[in-house]
Amino acid sequence: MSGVDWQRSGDYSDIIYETAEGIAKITINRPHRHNAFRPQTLFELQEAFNVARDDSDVGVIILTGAGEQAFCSGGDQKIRGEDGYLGGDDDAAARQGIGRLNVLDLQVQIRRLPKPVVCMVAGYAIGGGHVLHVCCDLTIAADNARFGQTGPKVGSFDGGYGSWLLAQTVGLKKAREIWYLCRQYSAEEAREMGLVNTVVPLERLEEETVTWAREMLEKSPLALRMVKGAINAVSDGAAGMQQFAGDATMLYYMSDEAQEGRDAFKEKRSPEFDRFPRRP
Ligand SMILES: CC(C)(COP(=O)(O)OP(=O)(O)OC[C@H]1O[C@@H](n2cnc3c(N)ncnc32)[C@H](O)[C@@H]1OP(=O)(O)O)[C@@H](O)C(=O)NCCC(=O)NCCSC(=O)c1cc(O)c2ccccc2c1O
Repeated sequence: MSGVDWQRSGDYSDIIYETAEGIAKITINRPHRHNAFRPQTLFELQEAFNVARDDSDVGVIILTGAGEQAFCSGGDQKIRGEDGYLGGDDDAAARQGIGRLNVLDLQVQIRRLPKPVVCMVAGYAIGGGHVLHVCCDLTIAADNARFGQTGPKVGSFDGGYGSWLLAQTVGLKKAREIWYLCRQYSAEEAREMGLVNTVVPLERLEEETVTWAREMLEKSPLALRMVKGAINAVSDGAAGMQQFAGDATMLYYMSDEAQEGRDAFKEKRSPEFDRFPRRP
């Protein structure tokens, strides 16, 4: 038990959204399918991550799964159609028989989100669920956690973050092994290969994760934002640089120098940039 007084909010069917002490906890809540996701799950996760991003009281986000048996077992194979995963009757695409691969949008959202996202894994992190933990900034694993990709066994693969970000995390040879052989790895093996940050007894999982979150909450939010952007920019190419450049613009807007430009325009005068140093 972490002793955290989580407050639940939002109206979701497939997930749970809770907050406390500057932390948002987002739980995939489909334990009967080992928390496999369907399109609806991913729409709700995207909304919850947006809520957490916009909430200035939230500094760290925890992504986890309901129960002790699985964080997430990837795409729900029981609703997989011919071109992706089929949503319910309220999904216009599904009504036309068109599938979705909308976990890819969630992966990008986690990478771009300017707050640390910690994956809290008990039990299986498998397939597309494994890729989600790879996309998170940190992973705290319980000692019962099992990690692995299944794509080539079940007729799928993730050639994006699931492949090259994994390779960047554990090295090329190990990433190939994980994908080519589709084995499962224990929490301790995952820690040894740098796939998770730490392993704790299952009963201490949330307590430890919250301790890490609290430690990050003591740090400068802007510094964390910039470090996350910088680390991701290296592997996200132009899209990563776009995010990082946006952060640079935000910081510039916050300066007296940029505000002089805005004020001069509004006051219909020439800007007085001479008073700002030309830094070495
Ligand atoms: C995770 C397991 C190894 C666990 O095995 P175990 O024997 O402990 O448990 P069960 O197999 O009995 O599972 C219990 C219960 O849950 C159901 N279930 C588990 N996983 C799924 C699932 N992914 N989809 C649907 N249902 C699932 C299981 O059927 C049982 O219920 P019953 O009612 O039938 O008894 C093992 O469960 C396992 O191997 N699961 C499948 C893992 C898997 O292959 N996942 C999909 C990989 S592909 C993927 O996730 C993916 C998704 C995307 O959206 C992509 C998008 C773009 C590119 C790539 C994508 C991608 O690869």
